[in-house]
Amino acid sequence: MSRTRIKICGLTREQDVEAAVAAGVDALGFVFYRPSPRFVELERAAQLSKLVPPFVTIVGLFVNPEPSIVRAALTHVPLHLLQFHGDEEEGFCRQFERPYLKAIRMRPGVDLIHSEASFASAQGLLVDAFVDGFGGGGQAFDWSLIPSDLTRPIVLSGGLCAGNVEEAIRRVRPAAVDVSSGVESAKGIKDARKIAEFVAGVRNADG
Ligand SMILES: O=C(O)c1ccccc1NCC(=O)[C@H](O)[C@H](O)COP(=O)(O)O
Repeated sequence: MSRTRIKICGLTREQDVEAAVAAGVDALGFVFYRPSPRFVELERAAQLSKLVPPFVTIVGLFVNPEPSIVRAALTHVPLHLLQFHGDEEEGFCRQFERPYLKAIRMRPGVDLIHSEASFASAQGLLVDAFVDGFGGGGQAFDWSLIPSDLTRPIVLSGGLCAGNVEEAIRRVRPAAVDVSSGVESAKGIKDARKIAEFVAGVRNADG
């Protein structure tokens, strides 16, 4: 079994990017959704990206964006991966001809097998709790809603923290985990100790 990849989302500060990189995470997410408390301007994301070494993936997160917003982000920030966290359809996500994750907000009745088929062009599905404000709510969802026979990579998110990530990985066996609130001291302010503890939890689960 390959190791579980780790993405930290919602970075806004240099010291947090440095702490995440030092802890050995695989991906860092910048939120380009203006209503979010973790929103960063493109120029800020470009500055922060300069601290990211090779082989760490830079992810740009959008919620129902105008295409011009995504294109501007691709021009100004060295994004490796797009993350669509709203109600975007497959044709919309695909138009940028870049690898992308589609977030699926989980609640009873959501059919992930159908989502897999609907987003065949996605690099993977990111499964998150259904919260007001689209994401970053620090709430977990019922992991038993995730079928065991999915064929595409799953990124598990929603309310993960050092205290539950081991159990989450053992139960869901995702390709990757994604966390924001669980490694913060306040919205948009990451905590280096919580990041290190979260990474240790993932490593423990991987054995
Ligand atoms: O972070 C936000 O404020 C946000 C706003 C709108 C859509 C998505 C957003 N964040 C996504 C994430 O940080 C994670 O992918 C995911 O929602 C998990 O967040 P959390 O439960 O806080 O760990």
